[in-house]
Amino acid sequence: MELLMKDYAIIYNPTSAAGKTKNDFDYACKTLDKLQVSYKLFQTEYFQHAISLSEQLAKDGYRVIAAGGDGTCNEILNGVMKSNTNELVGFMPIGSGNDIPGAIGIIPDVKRACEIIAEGKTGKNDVGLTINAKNETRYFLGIGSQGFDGAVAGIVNAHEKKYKGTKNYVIALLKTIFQFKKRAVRVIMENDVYEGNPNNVAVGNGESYGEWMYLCGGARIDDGFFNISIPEVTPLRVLFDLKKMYSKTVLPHPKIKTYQSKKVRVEMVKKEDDPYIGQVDGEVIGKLPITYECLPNAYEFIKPERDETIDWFMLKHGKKYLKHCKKRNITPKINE
Ligand SMILES: Nc1ncnc2c1ncn2[C@@H]1O[C@H](COP(=O)(O)OP(=O)(O)OP(=O)(O)O)[C@@H](O)[C@H]1O
Repeated sequence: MELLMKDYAIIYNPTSAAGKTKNDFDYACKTLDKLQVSYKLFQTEYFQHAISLSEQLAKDGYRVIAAGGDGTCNEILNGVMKSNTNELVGFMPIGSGNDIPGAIGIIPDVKRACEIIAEGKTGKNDVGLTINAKNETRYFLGIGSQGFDGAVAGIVNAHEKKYKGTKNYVIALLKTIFQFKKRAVRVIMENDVYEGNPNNVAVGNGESYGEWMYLCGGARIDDGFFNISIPEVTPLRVLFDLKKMYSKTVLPHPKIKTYQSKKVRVEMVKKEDDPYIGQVDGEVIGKLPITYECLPNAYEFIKPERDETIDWFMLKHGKKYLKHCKKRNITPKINE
């Protein structure tokens, strides 16, 4: 049993990134071997398998590592939190979206992710808790959103057997742009109430989603609050502004309302409207109403000592981002 307590269980999703991660995963295993990390491998066999698998493995005394994309990371967070064991959780970013490892400071680099596991440093972070209309709960680390994103995620999930990876996402995005109709929603926060016809309501525990789109730029995963962004622009306009999200220069925006709150409830205003669909960390969680609660320092993760995504982001977008911050008098998020 003592040996087991020291072991990592790595749960690999072979379908992540449309099944193109085998080489990355083999490389990760070789790197972990070189670093003399003791681990056992497990593979997911069906949708959401990682939830029950990680719950059981945590109960068996393993520290659990997700090897996959954001969906796999989210499932493992949920499984381990359900286990009530407080076993450590870590992430190996080898999916099509790796914003969840990024939310706790892990850059999308397999070698570095292995080193972080070997170094074994840990730290607590805020976790978001959602409750949907059926009273089902789901934890998340990144962004929870409803409206346009939820509709895209719904089509992506429904088409998963037909199309793979980026092709599936692009088809879903185009379909949604032409089909999506804005509806009236109410967003009840601690100190504010929003009512309007936004195309999206994004509740950010982390800053980014969908492969580094910083719609909730400025959100901190250690402040006990969500940063909420509510874009009132058309879905087509979102496409034009997409580029700005990558360089964290989309906010402030005259047509994106922003707030901070520990608790958020998003509901439809008109009973006759088809409710918006919600998603967290890329996984569909059901229709509105959905409530969100930020649980401060709720879980301990295997993570680097400092947020390594900051320097990584600055290398790619630093010049543009700093210029934007200076012009708008925003304090930039940089490592000193
Ligand atoms: N063997 C399997 N067969 C089918 N689906 C699976 C299998 N294993 C895991 N899944 C599902 O795959 C989905 C996506 O996983 P993951 O996030 O790791 O991949 P991804 O391609 O990076 O996607 P994204 O980053 O967009 O969430 C999850 O909903 C998960 O439940």
